[in-house]
Amino acid sequence: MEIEFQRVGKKYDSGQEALSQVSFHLRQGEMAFLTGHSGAGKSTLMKLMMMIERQTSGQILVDGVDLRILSRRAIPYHRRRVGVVFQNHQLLFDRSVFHNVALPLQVSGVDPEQTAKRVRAALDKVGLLGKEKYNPMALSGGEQQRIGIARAVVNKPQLLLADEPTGNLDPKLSAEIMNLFQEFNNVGVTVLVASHDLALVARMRHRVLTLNQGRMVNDGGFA
Ligand SMILES: Nc1ncnc2c1ncn2[C@@H]1O[C@H](COP(=O)(O)OP(=O)(O)OP(=O)(O)O)[C@@H](O)[C@H]1O
Repeated sequence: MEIEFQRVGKKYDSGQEALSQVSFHLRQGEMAFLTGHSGAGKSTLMKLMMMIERQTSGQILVDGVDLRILSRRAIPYHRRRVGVVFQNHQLLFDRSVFHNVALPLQVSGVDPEQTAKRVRAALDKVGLLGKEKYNPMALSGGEQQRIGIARAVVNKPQLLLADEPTGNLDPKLSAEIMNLFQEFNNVGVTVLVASHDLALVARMRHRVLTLNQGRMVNDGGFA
């Protein structure tokens, strides 16, 4: 998936201007990092890409299509093409690893046989195939984050967004999670990862987008 922001602004109803004149182009199959201080606008930028929030000025083009022209009915279709990973992975602890990963497929009405196949393929990619029957509570922090990643990729998204995916993990586990994103990128998925961890970001040697108080202050250089 290809994303282009053209002078995008987002002002919340509270009057808070979260993004201002943000322009950048994320090419099909590219991997990039998004950095910036707390409150710089990283989450807001990702919410605009998922159409959870709408911009108040400027244009967002996805594969050349202006998101503003999408009808209400087209929004769920757009969201299925975007996988999202959060820091606090938002797992459901009253069901198994398998059922956590299956959730997006059930929402999309995929049949049980196809669901089982795709859930196992996603768990295999993140190295958790043997743990499908476990309760997520019984798994380590790093493994829980992998469940969140499996759930994000089970719909085979064309864009993978991750908001502070390594926030609570130690350096070794953080590096492993970043390598997983790299593997999805290697097979053609466009990837954008928001991270505070500048040392880790620098080691990955990808493009770095930096926000400061809602403005894009650096694009292209390494952190
Ligand atoms: N729903 C909302 N209503 C009003 N203001 C908001 C809302 N969401 C975010 N903001 C404000 O917009 C600004 C950008 O917030 P955002 O969450 O995008 O930053 P961030 O870079 O992701 O921060 P963090 O690293 O702390 O998650 C902040 O000033 C925040 O308080």
